[in-house]
Amino acid sequence: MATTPPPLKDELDIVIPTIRNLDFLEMWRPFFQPYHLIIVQDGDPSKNIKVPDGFQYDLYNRNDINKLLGPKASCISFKDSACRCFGYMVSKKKYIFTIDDDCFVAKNPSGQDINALEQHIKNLLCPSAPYFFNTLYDPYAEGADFVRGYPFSLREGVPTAVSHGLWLNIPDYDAPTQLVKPSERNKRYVDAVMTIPKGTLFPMCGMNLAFDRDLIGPAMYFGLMGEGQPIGRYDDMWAGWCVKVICDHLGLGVKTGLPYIWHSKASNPFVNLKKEYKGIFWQEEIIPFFQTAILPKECTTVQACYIELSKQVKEKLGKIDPYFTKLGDAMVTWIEAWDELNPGKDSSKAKGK
Ligand SMILES: O=c1ccn([C@@H]2O[C@H](COP(=O)(O)OP(=O)(O)O[C@H]3OC[C@H](O)[C@H](O)[C@H]3O)[C@@H](O)[C@H]2O)c(=O)[nH]1
Ligand SMILES: [Mn+2]
Repeated sequence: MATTPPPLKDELDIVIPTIRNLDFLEMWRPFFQPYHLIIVQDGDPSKNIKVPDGFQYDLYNRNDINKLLGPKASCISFKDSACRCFGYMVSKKKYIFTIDDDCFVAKNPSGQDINALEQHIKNLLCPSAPYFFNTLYDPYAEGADFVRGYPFSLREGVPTAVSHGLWLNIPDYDAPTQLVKPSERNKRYVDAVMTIPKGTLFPMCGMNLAFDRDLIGPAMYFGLMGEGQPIGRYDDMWAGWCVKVICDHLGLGVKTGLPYIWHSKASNPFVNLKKEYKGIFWQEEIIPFFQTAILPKECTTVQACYIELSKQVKEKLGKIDPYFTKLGDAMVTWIEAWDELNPGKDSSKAKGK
């Protein structure tokens, strides 16, 4: 009897940033094996990363990144999980799922293994509803719908660009919170997927994240972090703020909630504090910048939006610290490199409302 192929089997890449051996894939094998992996090896390129047998993958280390991008490799972070965005750039697929190598299969309240990839695909393949909040959460989910009073003119929704998953066990807390609550574990399984309303930013975590590369890929730059940079662990946050402003402008949706993964490793809060320190006070100025950022209507593609945003970053955040001028330039380099590796693919001509 013919079995149905896994959804988006040939249209989705799984991107994993790593400094470790990838034994964690054994637990994901039933869900991940049919898909192509893009492994971005960070740190020492001479280290040999072991990938369990049976997976089809491409592995890129720092030498490969330098070879492929030449001088433009300067925009890809080194010694920080931000390097994962190279995997988004080099992929040829429509969809990306990215996961950390200390994230495992979680169980739902009925004790079943959660196929996180399947849920992300469901989230991406059905519309978002950013213009009016549906109090019964995802109206497109099985057994749910739009509630009374929800305007019918808005029920078609908009294309979904991002699916942001969550984590059981070790929550993605910042260093101060980790220090104050070292043994706090997330035991709460909330069975909900929500569209993040238009005009609202959110802290995007790169641990368990999927997105439509054709709709929003060029905005998924994880910034300049790690070695040689004054800040770390704001890679996914930076990307999330840029992505949400551009999704709002282009009429695309961002969802958060299911699926959960099991996050197993708490990184060192003291090391994290050093990396995050500047970000903790800079973000008090960065967030108002993104909250008030306006993109001209002439910006109809992600690339155009991103270049415009990079100009505003340099102009408005450059006065906080020269880092933001460097970051603004790196945003341009990223788009140049993206367009070089993905010629003729202007993202997001698809328009929402
Ligand atoms: O220099 C590095 C360090 C780590 N990685 C890979 O990145 C993934 C996350 O690393 P880890 O689980 O050790 O750190 P966390 O603190 O849990 O990561 C969270 O906070 C930082 C980032 O925002 C990250 O996305 C969050 O998940 C893991 O796969 C490491 O192998 C690396 O590539 N380079
Ligand atoms: Mn982790």
